[in-house]
Amino acid sequence: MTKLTLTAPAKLNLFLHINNRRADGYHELESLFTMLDFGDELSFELIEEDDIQIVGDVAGINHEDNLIYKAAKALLPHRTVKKGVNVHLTKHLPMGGGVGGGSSDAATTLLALNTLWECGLTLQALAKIGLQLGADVPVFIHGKTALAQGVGEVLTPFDYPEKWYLVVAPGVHVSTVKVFTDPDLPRSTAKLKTPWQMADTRNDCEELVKKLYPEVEKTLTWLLKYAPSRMTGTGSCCFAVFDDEQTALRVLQQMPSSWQGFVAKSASESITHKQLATWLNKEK
Ligand SMILES: C[C@](O)(CO)[C@H](O)COP(=O)(O)OP(=O)(O)OC[C@H]1O[C@@H](n2ccc(N)nc2=O)[C@H](O)[C@@H]1O
Ligand SMILES: Nc1ncnc2c1ncn2[C@@H]1O[C@H](COP(=O)(O)OP(=O)(O)OP(=O)(O)O)[C@@H](O)[C@H]1O
Repeated sequence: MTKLTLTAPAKLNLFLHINNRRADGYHELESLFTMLDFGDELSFELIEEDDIQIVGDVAGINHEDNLIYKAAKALLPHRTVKKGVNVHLTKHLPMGGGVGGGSSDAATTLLALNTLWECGLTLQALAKIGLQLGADVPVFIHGKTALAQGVGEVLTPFDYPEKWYLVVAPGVHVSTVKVFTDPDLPRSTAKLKTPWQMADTRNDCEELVKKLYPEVEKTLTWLLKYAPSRMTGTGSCCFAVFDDEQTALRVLQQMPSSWQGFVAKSASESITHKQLATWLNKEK
């Protein structure tokens, strides 16, 4: 039986600028996305029943609301292999934490099933389907460190050194909608003018989220004692950046036990794409 196992990586927004609010409520933004070599694990197996099954760590998510289900369903019209699929999910990424776990699961499902169901869709076509599932799905489909513009869908690959990150989940759930609809969110950061430097950037959601969720402020204050640190996306996860793994791990060991954290390396090419290429080579 054909089985394809892939990692759905975490993403970090190394910065996040909000430039404007559009008439439809969505925000124009500029953000540098990178993917880490750590994430959820998804195993895909084709089955004879014409069904989309999801097993594993799915507690708390209704089957039809699961982004894995939505992604698989969106590919049904494109199948040339008329089989169902069983997806086994092992969740490692905090949910609703700003590391994009749901979007990454969706993108990984689109990439896997495009292969197993022999849909023959290009990355561009998959990204277009993915955008309807979430603003961050296209980044994971293309799988490269990238500067995102527009509402997050205009992506330009960006050369940025690979680094080690300590990611801390403070244990509070931040609602993305709540942050984006808050009147106090700054929405008029000027667009970047090249050449720009990381020192000129920030996360525009950070001050507001720190005010609304004191645990996020506590986390950032703690991380900043050790290394340059920021919040990712609309939170609640925060990251500190290190040049080497050992220093990051040493800080992780000192982290307060009420928080969850992990250390991972950024990858200029997503781990999913590397794994898919290896699998395809073996299948040939
Ligand atoms: C801001 C980021 O966290 C950066 O990584 C993401 O782009 C948000 O991605 P996401 O959670 O997948 O977001 P979506 O499910 O597409 O949108 C959730 C909500 O966020 C707001 N939203 C999202 C993206 C965007 N460019 N402008 C917005 O205003 C909208 O209120 C939307 O209803
Ligand atoms: N497979 C899935 N994994 C995680 N969340 C899922 C999944 N399917 C649906 N969801 C829903 O999507 C919501 C957002 O999940 P996700 O982990 O992507 O948020 P996030 O890390 O804040 O992402 P972002 O930075 O893109 O806002 C969750 O609260 C959950 O209800």
